[in-house]
Amino acid sequence: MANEERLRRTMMFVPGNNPAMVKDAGIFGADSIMFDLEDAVSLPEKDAARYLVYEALQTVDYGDAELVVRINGLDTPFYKNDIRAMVKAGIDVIRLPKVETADMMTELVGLVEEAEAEFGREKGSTRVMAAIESAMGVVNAYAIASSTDRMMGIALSAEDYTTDMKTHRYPDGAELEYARNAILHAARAAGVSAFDTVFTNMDDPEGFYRETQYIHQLGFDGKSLVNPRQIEMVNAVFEPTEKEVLNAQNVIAAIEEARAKGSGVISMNGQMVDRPVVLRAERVMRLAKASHLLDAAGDYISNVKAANSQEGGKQSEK
Ligand SMILES: CC(C)(COP(=O)(O)OP(=O)(O)OC[C@H]1O[C@@H](n2cnc3c(N)ncnc32)[C@H](O)[C@@H]1OP(=O)(O)O)[C@@H](O)C(=O)NCCC(=O)NCCSC(=O)C[C@@](O)(CC(=O)O)C(=O)O
Ligand SMILES: [Mg+2]
Repeated sequence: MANEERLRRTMMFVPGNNPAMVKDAGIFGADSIMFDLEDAVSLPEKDAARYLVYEALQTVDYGDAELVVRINGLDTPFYKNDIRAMVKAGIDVIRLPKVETADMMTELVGLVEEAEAEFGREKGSTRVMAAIESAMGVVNAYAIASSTDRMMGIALSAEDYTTDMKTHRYPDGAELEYARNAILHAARAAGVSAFDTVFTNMDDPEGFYRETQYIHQLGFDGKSLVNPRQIEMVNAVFEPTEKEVLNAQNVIAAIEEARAKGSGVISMNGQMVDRPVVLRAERVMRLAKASHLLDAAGDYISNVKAANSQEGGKQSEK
């Protein structure tokens, strides 16, 4: 199964034991809503949280958001019940925490397949993703990312990772440099999505903005979030600007003209335009479309915020 491209800029954790947060999680416009049954839920609340999320998945309309659940780890007594309940409820993606080897994903996929058969779900309809939270996980990132056709993406989990590395998180993020690059390369090589880690200091919006710009520059698809106030900033950083859209349109027009004359390369404003430049331009246009930045003719809408709030909703990148 190909990893279809869709907007995955914002993946918001929602504690699975909090009825109000679970019920309202769809109103903030996150691309993906991630119900948490793992570390946000204390041991005595594990069964109640699973039941709450199961019920919500049957009854609450979360619009176009991709629905993800972070189940409990393979070293706990909870994960088998988590998988059965979530597959039965029709979850889109199961996120396995603390993944260190490809075998862990194979175990997860085996149980998902059994649950799909038991509950009459279409085989292969439940996607999976891996949270990488340790040095071992980073070292095995490509094996993990390419372990199954069901893989949607891999994510860095910096809170546990820095603990494993015997450090902690610093404002400049130097301690995460290797892990970010390793995870990103593994995801790209395997053709799956890459997610950066959570930023937990709600009182440091400048630091959050800096980190978001940095991981966007590196090439991540999006970021795990802990709070709805973080969504707008990430979406804004990941959205193509008007200038980028105009440039992409010019590149595509110029290369079409060149191809009509039998050439695959052309100079535009002194800049060489060839296949990789065109592929990047096409991606900018897909992102712009999925972000509701274009009108019916495919041109950038200048007052896009007003237009978006009238249209509402989201759409996949293609
Ligand atoms: C951070 C804070 C306490 C701040 O509280 P505050 O009270 O200041 O929030 P406010 O902004 O005032 O809330 C305004 C309104 O939004 C509602 N609202 C807030 N947050 C919402 C939300 N998440 N979902 C839906 N609704 C929400 C709220 O109910 C209110 O609604 P209302 O009362 O109606 O106005 C709160 O956000 C929160 O609990 N976050 C989730 C924390 C969590 O899940 N941690 C576990 C995942 S990390 C981890 O495990 C590490 C990791 O594993 C990660 C990895 O693997 O990647 C690793 O190793 O790195
Ligand atoms: Mg963690």
